[in-house]
Amino acid sequence: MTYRVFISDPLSEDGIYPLQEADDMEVVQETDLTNEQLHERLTDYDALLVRSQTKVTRELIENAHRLKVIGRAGVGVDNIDLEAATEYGIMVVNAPDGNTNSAAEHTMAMLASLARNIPQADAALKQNRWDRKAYVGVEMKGKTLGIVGLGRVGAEVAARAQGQRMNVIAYDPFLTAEQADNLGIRSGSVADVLQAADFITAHTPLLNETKHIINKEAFEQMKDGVRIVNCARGGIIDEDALYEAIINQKVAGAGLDVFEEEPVYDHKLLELPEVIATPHLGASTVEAQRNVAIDVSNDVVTILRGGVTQNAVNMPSVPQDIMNQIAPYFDLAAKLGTFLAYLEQDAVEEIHVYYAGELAEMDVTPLTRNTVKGLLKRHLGNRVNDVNAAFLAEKKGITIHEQKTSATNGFTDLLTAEIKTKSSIRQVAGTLLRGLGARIVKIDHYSMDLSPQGHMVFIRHNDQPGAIGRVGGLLADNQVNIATMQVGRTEIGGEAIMMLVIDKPLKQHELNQLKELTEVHDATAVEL
Ligand SMILES: NC(=O)c1ccc[n+]([C@@H]2O[C@H](COP(=O)([O-])OP(=O)(O)OC[C@H]3O[C@@H](n4cnc5c(N)ncnc54)[C@H](O)[C@@H]3O)[C@@H](O)[C@H]2O)c1
Ligand SMILES: O=C(O)CC[C@@H](O)C(=O)O
Repeated sequence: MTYRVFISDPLSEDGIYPLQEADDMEVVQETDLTNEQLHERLTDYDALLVRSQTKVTRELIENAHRLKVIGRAGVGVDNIDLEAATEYGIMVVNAPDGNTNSAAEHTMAMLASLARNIPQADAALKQNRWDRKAYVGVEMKGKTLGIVGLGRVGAEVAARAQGQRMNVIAYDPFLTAEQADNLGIRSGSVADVLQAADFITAHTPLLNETKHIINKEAFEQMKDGVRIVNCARGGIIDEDALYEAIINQKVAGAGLDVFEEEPVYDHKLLELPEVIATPHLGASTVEAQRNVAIDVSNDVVTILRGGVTQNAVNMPSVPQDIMNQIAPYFDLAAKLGTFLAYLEQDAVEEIHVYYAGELAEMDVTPLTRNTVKGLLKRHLGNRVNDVNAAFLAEKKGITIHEQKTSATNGFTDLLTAEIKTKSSIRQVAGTLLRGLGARIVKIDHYSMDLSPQGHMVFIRHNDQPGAIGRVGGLLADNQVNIATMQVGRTEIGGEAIMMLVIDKPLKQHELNQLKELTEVHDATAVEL
């Protein structure tokens, strides 16, 4: 099988070798396309690789019927409609680590440039102005750097600022006082950071909570003469409020690599001498571009070949060693979900997946996802995949619950899937038996021992003499051979079940005949 990969932004030539060297990948790179051109091209590609220029919109995603993965050579995925990608089952991967150093170094360059007016002095000198008075700067040593967002880049900036002998105070919702102590910095609230800092730098993603986190009120809390840097995302700083704060001399200087709208031309901030700016160059180094292109190319190859990656943005990631441990259960989990979809005709409101035994010690999120995928697949077909299973379940009003229990029922591991509808609860449990593989060991409250595959018939009937014979006879009359049969009951003469594995799928009229037998309450054909 050959996979087709389209690259729509300039990516490091050096970095895309994992794609170019793969025999099963056909790579096409065309940049600067219009939206219409990109729409047309994408109809028969399996993967799309972008930097930040290409806007991967819902419309683009809806039309790219073959697309399975979108790779972002960089961190921020705000140019990709994640919700649409998830809905259409398209995995989005980024390259979160490759440009961290470059972004941190760019931030330090901005801070130093702001402190010493280097770009302004350079520009003046090139206009034959030898002006030493106008460009007197301030030292960084001994000043306080306030960092909003202490993730990968923020932490690297903190370490470098300490090298400049700066004091660092940071706010990040995940930063504990103990972690701050270990890093030799102070932690505080956003207000603490704003009030204490001589220099401020933001390193958050652009989210609802971080949009305009540096706004008019924030500027009011800052020290007079503060210098501020944004090498993260446009929109974290309210540009109008920044403009006002510079005009009012609250802010002595701003270093901007990113803007609310990019590319930016004729912006009022760019007319101010206190502002120094670069056109989103934080990740623009030979090393960063090579790193991110290699990382994202490797991930795209892995995903297209059916593997897993730690960098999926629209799917929880699970470490590879855990993935290896739970991998043997993937198929069983999906089949339990599908089995339940056959058993129950009413709308499912809840799905519960219970894990017992050694499985209860592991991160089983991918198994739960597979169970949900199996449940939905019966009615939604191949539209449902690992990426959109939880999303589609939520859309259908199904809540997903994952629980770890100690009830192994004597098995080393037990995986139980249960669905609840308005009027009933149905349950099926399975395990892996050494040498025998996956087995269904329980259906509702009946014990079983069944390999979950092939053509099956699930029958609820009266426990009475002749019932099994009548079912067998009817199938024989229709030339349907029974491969295996399991029966279960809770009490003599009460309700019982039969689980048949047959050699060919049951036709609808044969199923109807089974249902008409007086001993039979209900019969369901199951295809696993
Ligand atoms: N200019 C560039 O070329 C360039 C290059 C690399 C990264 N970036 C951008 O830099 C930013 C940081 O990248 P990263 O790799 O460090 O990301 P990251 O995910 O490692 O770190 C982001 C941090 O922000 C924190 N955060 C989230 N909401 C917050 C809030 N309300 N207040 C304070 N902190 C909050 C998170 O907890 C996290 O620790 C991203 O926006 C990324 O897109 C830009
Ligand atoms: O592609 C780029 O150069 C920008 C990347 C950067 O903004 C990121 O979020 O990784």
